Amino acid sequence: MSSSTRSSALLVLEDGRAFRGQSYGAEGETFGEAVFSTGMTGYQETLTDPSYHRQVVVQTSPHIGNTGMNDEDPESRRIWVAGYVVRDPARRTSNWRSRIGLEEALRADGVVGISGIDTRALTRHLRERGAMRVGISSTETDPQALLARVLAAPRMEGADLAEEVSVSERYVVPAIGTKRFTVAAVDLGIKAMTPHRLAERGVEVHVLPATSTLADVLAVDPDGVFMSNGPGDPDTADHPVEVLKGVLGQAIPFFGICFGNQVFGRALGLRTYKLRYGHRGINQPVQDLTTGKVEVTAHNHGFAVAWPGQENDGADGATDHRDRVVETEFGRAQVSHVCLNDGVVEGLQLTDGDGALSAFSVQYHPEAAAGPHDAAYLFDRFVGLMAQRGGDSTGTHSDPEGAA
Ligand SMILES: NC(=O)CC[C@H](N)C(=O)O
Repeated sequence: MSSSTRSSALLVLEDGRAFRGQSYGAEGETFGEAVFSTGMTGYQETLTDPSYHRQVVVQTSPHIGNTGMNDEDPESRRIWVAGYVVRDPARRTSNWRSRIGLEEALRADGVVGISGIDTRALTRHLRERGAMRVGISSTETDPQALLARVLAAPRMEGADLAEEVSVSERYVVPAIGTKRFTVAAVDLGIKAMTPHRLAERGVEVHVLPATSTLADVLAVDPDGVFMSNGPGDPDTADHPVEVLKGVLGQAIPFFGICFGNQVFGRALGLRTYKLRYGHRGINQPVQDLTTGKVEVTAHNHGFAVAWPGQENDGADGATDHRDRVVETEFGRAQVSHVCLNDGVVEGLQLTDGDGALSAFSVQYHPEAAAGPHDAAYLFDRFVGLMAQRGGDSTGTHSDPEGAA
């Protein structure tokens, strides 16, 4: 569809700034938190990442949609973004894997979007003023009227959303090749690539609903426990925090990603806070303080773990977290990874009385869907931790029960 045949649409931010463009995707009206993603590729993975639930995603890359949507790359069962903002949608889809066009996919999932606006101006506005509520409408033409509804929409602070995106029934992702370990993975908004990355390493992954109790987790008889990425404010995640405390209390190896990192931080007694505009994209530089190596990584987070003594919640300017330790009831906690752009805590680790690693997590996305594979070593680190703690179980559970 060429832009000249599109109906008009209106975008209004909660501070009153308005943009007029064309309707893109479903017609109608939507509200959410406006955030921007800087990835130049991987829009399908972005759209289907459950962590974007209730967020309106602005793509800074101006031209979006060329490769359509395929059957191989979705990260979950649907498109989760609350709204979608692009400068210049592809007029034609061209890719051998494409099954439907991007706009068709947005319509099929009822996702309201807007195109043809100055996404650079919008991004700069969000960068300076911070992520904020937004409304997009193809039915309202009066910015003041839409603004009133934006101001009535819920904020991301205090939003408890993991249970809204989690599975209701558990399922098993079988190990690829010989099974070595069993992991209980708590789905707080899990992306499909995460169990896949574990399965590739011989792990049978039991994906459990967000409401699962410690008893549900232990019933899997896991060699390790995983907590996933997910939407909403980690300050609301009291239930997963309690479950994780139980896991740490039993010294079961733990690995967390993104929301899972925030839950881990809280279980260790740390606090989380909201970043001004967050990190969303696929080229964020992170340093692993345990090895000194720098990796280029995929991010999608609006909150972060605050280290005691960290003064700058806006995270402007690097905060040096090296050498800082916190003694917790579960062992010694340390910052393991830091973002080199702004000093935000990007990973945590826990060591036991002998100084051996017992649990760890990262704020970013080693599953890299989409994104660079620099951080894949973290899955190896988790598998190594399980091998060290429990011993390799090759051959002991050869029957992949529940694989169907
Ligand atoms: N991808 C995620 O897990 C995001 C975690 C959390 N919702 C945040 O925005 O920080």
